[in-house]
Amino acid sequence: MEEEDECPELVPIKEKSTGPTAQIPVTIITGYLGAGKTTLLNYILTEQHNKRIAVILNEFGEGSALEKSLAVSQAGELYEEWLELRNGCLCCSVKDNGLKAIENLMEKKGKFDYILLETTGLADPGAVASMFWVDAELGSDVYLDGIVTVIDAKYGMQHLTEEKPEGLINEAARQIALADLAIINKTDLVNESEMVELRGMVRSINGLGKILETQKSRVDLSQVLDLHSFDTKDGIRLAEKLQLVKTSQPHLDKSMLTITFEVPGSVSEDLLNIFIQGIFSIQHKQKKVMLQGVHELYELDETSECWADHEPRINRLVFIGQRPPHLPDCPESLW
Ligand SMILES: Nc1nc2c(ncn2[C@@H]2O[C@H](COP(=O)(O)OP(=O)(O)OP(=O)(O)O)[C@@H](O)[C@H]2O)c(=O)[nH]1
Ligand SMILES: [Zn+2]
Repeated sequence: MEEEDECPELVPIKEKSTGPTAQIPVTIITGYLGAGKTTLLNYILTEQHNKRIAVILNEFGEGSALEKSLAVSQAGELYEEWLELRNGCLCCSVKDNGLKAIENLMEKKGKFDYILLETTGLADPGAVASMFWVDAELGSDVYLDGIVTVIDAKYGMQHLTEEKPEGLINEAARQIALADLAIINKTDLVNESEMVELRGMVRSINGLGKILETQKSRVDLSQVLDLHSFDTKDGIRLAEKLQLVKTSQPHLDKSMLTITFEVPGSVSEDLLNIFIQGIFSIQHKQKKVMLQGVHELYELDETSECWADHEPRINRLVFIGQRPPHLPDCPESLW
């Protein structure tokens, strides 16, 4: 009889040993756009942990070269790989590229002993997690330690209750459903009754995972790393968890897409009063400025990097948003 091909073989988790053959734990950090994933990643890298951590980040256009330099400068020796996610469909590319990124990292095996993988805000962590399960070769090198979902205290409820077109998944809910640890971040932006409501909502979506509340994603690292969420003896197994994924639509909201704009020159700071994200060259400022926006909130962070004398000053904007209805389904062909 033909096997149901939706049900891949479970890769057995080997006994953990020491030395170069030991499997490397991977923690998936997910969460909706702007929730605080990169903040958590940077926090982990700068805390005391006696680990050599490699990171895999999404690449949203060239802009994340900045995020990269932030992570690297803060952590000293660091091995990083990038998920190339430019314009186009987010959920399709994340799995293939995630696999490639981990394989690339594995060529530097022995130089690190932990991997943190930050997904895009719109990724289905189930799709990323399942690559540990279906790829036997990968399964012998690494194991999935846990899925950590960062939730925006201020906008989380809005993301969770957003009506999606029929048949589409609410990514924010999926990310929480799959979490081994849910971190409700940005508690400084909400009052206690909003927290109670959101906490209740998170608990109703995920009855088993641990829930923590943070500001600036500052969390006790022992609560995040080495969770061993999928070890057979304790807790839910990955296979069971991914049932959630299997029974639902393979694709996330195709009405979302990303578009990168590049504009040479310098801009007036006063004119930046809109929801945007990117790197800017601001008049009279020596350093590159990073702009991050979530809904109507945004921040301008002066970075440590100066514009070089000969470097063309280019403003780069990455928009992530609703696809106009007249665009066809698969954006890859458009760019
Ligand atoms: N007020 C407040 N802002 C925060 C907190 N944590 C993070 N931020 C800010 O929220 C913004 C988004 O944080 P990131 O860590 O980049 O979020 P992200 O989830 O990595 O975002 P994407 O990768 O773009 O999806 C940044 O400007 C952070 O400085 C917090 O606890 N309180
Ligand atoms: Zn897709």
